[in-house]
Amino acid sequence: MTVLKEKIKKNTNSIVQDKETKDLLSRSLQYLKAGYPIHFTGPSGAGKTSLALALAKKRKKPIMLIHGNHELNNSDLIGDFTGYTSKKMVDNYIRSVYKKDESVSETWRDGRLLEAVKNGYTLVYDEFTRSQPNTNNIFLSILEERILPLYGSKKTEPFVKVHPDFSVIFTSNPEEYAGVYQTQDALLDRLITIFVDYKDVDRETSIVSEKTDVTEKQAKAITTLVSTLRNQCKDDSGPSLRASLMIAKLATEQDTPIDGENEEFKRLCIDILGHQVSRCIEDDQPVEKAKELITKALKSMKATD
Ligand SMILES: Nc1ncnc2c1ncn2[C@@H]1O[C@H](COP(=O)(O)OP(=O)(O)OP(=O)(O)O)[C@@H](O)[C@H]1O
Repeated sequence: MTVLKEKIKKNTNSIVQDKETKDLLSRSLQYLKAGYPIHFTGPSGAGKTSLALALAKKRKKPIMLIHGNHELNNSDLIGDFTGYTSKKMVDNYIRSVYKKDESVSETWRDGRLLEAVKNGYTLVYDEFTRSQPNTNNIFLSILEERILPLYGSKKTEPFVKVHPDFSVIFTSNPEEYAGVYQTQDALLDRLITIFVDYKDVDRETSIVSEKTDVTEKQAKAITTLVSTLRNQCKDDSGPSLRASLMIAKLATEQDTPIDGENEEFKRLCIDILGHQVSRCIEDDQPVEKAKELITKALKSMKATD
């Protein structure tokens, strides 16, 4: 007899709002409404960007998303001259009169921050500490004086006033992460910083079962495996919920049984978790040690169906 398993495609973009997430979102919304910018900080994969976007959505205003990076500069934020437009008019209506009128002007394109500030959007500035601190200085005037200085724009007005509906949600990884700059105290002082940590196994289980096609029991087996390995890491750089989602998604797509004894499943877990675990443990042979730890954790995993 053939058993057909119907796979229901879940909405992988939606955020699962358990009680803690709902509470955090409603508190943060209150702070934003009172005019204070929110800053979610925490380890990679803890759910900061998802939270920031869910919070921005609650404000029911257009959302502008900027990703921090070390090359981001004032031209990207405020705007830039993109070239020239020229206009030429030749008037030869009366044959004996030849009139030529020519003008050349620079073309200005508003940057993303200027657009958001002018129109009262909700700005989500993801991983803002990956931009150089002097690039982020512009936020000091926005948050304190409620103006955006128009450096380099050649406009008559030296600044634009911040629209009353404009608000910002920042996200960042802690300072010990690679590629992250230290934030100036003056900026941090103006933000409400909330630490977003990894969720416990039960919360991660409900997200994995909600977002992928695995059963709740299978989701629990996967998140327990991942959090067991994460707990053996010396810092926050261990595998996150992202790894659990990857394992769940790939195992269902490839029809691999979620079973610690199954060779295919073992291979999948080692591929997904091996590198991250090897980076977060202290050992002379981290790659081999990581495989050993994953195999051991898989052995204690219960078979699921
Ligand atoms: N509450 C949630 N509901 C649904 N999915 C979630 C939730 N929290 C996190 N996720 C999922 O977990 C993964 C990691 O989340 P996210 O990208 O928000 O983390 P992050 O903390 O911003 O990570 P990074 O610091 O690496 O950017 C994503 O696939 C996201 O969809």
